[in-house]
Amino acid sequence: MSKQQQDFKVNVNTEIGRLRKLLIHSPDSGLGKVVPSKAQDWLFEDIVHLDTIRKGEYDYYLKLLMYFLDPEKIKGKLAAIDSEEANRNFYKPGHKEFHNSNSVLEIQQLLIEMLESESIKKKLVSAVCAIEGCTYKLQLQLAEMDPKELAELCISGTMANDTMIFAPIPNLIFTRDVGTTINNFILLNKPAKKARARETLLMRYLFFNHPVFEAYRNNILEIPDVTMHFLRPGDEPSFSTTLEGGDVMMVSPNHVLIGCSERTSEHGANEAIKLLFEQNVVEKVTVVKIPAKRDYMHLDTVFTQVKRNTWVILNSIAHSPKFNADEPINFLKEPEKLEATTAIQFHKDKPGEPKYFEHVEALLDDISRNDLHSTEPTKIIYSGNNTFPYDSREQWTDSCNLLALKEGVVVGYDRNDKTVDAFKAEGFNVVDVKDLIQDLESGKVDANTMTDTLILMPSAELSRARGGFHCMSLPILRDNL
Ligand SMILES: NC(=O)NCCC[C@H](N)C(=O)O
Repeated sequence: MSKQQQDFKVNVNTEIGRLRKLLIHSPDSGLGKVVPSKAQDWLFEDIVHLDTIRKGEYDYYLKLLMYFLDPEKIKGKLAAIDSEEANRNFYKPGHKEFHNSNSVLEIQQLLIEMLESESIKKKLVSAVCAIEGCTYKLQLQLAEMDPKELAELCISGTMANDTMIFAPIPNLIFTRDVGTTINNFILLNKPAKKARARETLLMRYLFFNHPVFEAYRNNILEIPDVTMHFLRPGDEPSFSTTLEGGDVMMVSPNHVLIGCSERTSEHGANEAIKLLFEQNVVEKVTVVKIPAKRDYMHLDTVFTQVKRNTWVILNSIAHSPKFNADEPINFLKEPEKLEATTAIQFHKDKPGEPKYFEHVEALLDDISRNDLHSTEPTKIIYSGNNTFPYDSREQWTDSCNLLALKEGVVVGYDRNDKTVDAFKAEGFNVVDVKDLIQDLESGKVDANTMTDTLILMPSAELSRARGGFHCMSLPILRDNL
């Protein structure tokens, strides 16, 4: 076993313990190929400008992650990394000057490494060609490609000569959705959307074949289809088992939240719960049912955790809608079923006796106080400072989708002004990532001692893809709280 394999640990038991290792994917050339007529099918709200999304936005995220997770790769070298002569090579998977961090793991780089094995290469090429409907001759041609080119092709859909042979998978930047680390297990997703199918295939191959995950092969959980799904005529969505990682949150060592949403079906949640209980991964799973609509998409688009006792949430999800008896209209029309949210908790040792929470906020308070033993009152920061129409506008641009680098230090978009005000009102420092990076480089600020801070990231292009930094991260290792 190599040194890299020996040192490789998989373990996440909260949403906010100090982040030590994660999987990411930087915007690849496929994002620059999204055309207006396909943007919606490929789950983007608009086309994006590739150069800006890379240099003006995502590169700052990469640098920030490096200062927190792998400072040796960046500290003292920032000017050289960002110099014109360096040509962004630090950021390019497969390049000899690529950062190659063992903490900030780039999926494309892991794919290149995995494809060094001829037998895996043949299998993956066959699988990709099968789902993309390639000709047999093309399949033979791809099997001869070198690992770097092939990895790029599998992700971007484009050959080195710029010929597109199948669609890109631009949503791979949202690594959260392809799987979730639950203690030392990895729960793979089963995507609801066709546009995300190849991502899942690539990740399945990586987790089962890349040497760094070797010690964890028996800890990979895959969700099966239920017989009812493939025996029923037509495409009956109510029996499909789908689950996407943005709906799964590891909130405390024994407790997982699963959202039932536009993307995760009730059957998907059901199969995941059975797997988690049968394999003794956790004792409690709470299913949070949110409205199945594009605005919300996944659980992590409506709330994320900031500190043991602090959460950011969209108020309409936090509480069940109140019945207003003063308005005759409320007696006349059917209740809006779609808007209701519920939280139902299942315990491994009490089958058939679920516990119901009055609303989502009560669940979050329970997690803070009882699971995480917070002694402070639970604080809720609302999207848009709980003011209409900023609440829903800012939720749409991921005000609730924050990534915790450590307890209290979270990363979010710079465009959600009212939510930023709400953070300030709760005593958080708010810093612009560009200033912070200068201060981390000069030593004026130390990542180890930072507390209660919201780090603001440039977001004009990234937010068109409809995901924030929680979505753009798949934590593999966090410290215990
Ligand atoms: N966890 C997340 O909410 N991920 C964001 C996914 C955005 C992507 N464009 C999608 O619609 O699937």
